[in-house]
Amino acid sequence: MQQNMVDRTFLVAENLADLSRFALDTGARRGKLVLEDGTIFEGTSFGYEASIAGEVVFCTGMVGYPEAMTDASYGGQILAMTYPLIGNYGVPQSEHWEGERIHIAGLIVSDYIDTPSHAQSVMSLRSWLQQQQVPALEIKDTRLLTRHIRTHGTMLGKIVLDDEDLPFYDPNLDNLVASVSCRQVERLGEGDLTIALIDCGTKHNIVRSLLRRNVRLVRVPWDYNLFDQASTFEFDGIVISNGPGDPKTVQKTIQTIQIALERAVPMLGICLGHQLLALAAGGDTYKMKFGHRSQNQPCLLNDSKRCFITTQNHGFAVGTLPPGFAPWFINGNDGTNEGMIHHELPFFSVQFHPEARPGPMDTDWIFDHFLARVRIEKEARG
Ligand SMILES: NC(=O)CC[C@H](N)C(=O)O
Repeated sequence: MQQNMVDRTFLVAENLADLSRFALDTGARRGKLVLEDGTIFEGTSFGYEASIAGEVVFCTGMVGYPEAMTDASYGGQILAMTYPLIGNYGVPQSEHWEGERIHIAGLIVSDYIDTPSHAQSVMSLRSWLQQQQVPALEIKDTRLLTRHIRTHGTMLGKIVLDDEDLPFYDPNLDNLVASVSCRQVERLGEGDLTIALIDCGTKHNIVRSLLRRNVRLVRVPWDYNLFDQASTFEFDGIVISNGPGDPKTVQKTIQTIQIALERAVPMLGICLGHQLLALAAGGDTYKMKFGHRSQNQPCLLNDSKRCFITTQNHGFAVGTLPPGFAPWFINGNDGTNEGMIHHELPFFSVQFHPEARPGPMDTDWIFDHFLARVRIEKEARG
C-alpha cells in the first residue's frame, strides 16, 4: 500500500516534468496576470500573443465558454473561468455564439485543453483566440485568484507577456455600449406584434427567443430615436437588451426609455436593460463587490416560495427601486434585487438572463409573460 503511494507521487512528479518540457518544446510564451493591487499570477499564453488590460472578473459556470466569451456584456473584461478544464469541447460554428465575435478582452483558465472533442466543434479554442486576437493565459491557480477577488472585490488587471508592460484600463469609465450595439436598423421575423429591441450589445438568444414567439422584431442601435416622427415605425413594445459597462454611461438609451415611460409603452429590460429602466424611472444603481457570473443563481419570485435557477453576468445592480415599482425577484444568495415590476403600468425588468445560453431555461416564461401583456395593451388601445 505504502509502496503504491510512493509510486504515485513519483508518477505525478514525472508527469509534471513532462508537461513543463512540453511547454518549452511548443515555444509557449510565458505571461503574467498582474492585478492593480500588485498581485501577480504567472502563467502560459495560449491565445493571441499580445498584452491587454481590463477589469478582472470570474465566472463559476461549469459550461458555456463559447457563449460567455461572445456575450457583449463582458466587453472590456478579462474573464477567469473557475471550472478547471476549458477548451475540451472546442468551439462551435458562429450560429451558436451569443455575439458576432469574441467580446471578452482576455481569458484566464486553470487548464487549457488543446484536444477538443465534440460533434459541433469546428476549431480549437486556441485557434479561435488567435484568429480573433484575444490574449489568454493558463495560470493553474484560478481558485486563489477567485478567492482574492471575492475577498478584495473586482479589480483592474492586465495580461502581460514576457517583459512587455501597459497601463491599467478601467472599462467602466467609457460608454462600451456604443462600440457593441448594431449600427443599423434590422428587421427580422413576422407576426402581429412589433417589438423594438434596443440593442445595447444583445445576446443572440434574446433575438432567437423573441423570433421563436412569432413577433416582428426591429433591432435598433442603442442611441436610435424611437420617438422621432421622421425615422420611426409603429411598435407595440420595447425590449432593452443586456450590454457591457456601467449603465450610467448609457444616457441616450435612458432618455429614450424616459419617453417610453411617459407614453406607457410596454417594456421589458434584461440585465443592463433592467438597470437602464431603473435609472430612467428614477431609481439608482451601484457597483457590486464582485458581481454575479454563473448559471446557478437562485432567484426568488417576490411574495412566493418559488425559486428559479438563473444565468447571470453582471457587476452592477439596482439598489434603489424607482417610484411605482415593486421588487419582482430577489437573489436567494445575497438578497440583491433581481427584477422589478410596475404596480399598474406594463413595465418589467430582470437582472438575470431569461434567454439563458448558457444555462437553465427556468425563466424563459418571462418572454411569454411580457408578450401577453403587450397583446393586452395593444387590444386595449384598439
Ligand atoms: N449582462 C449585462 O447586461 C451586464 C450589465 C452591466 N454591464 C453589469 O455588469 O452589471
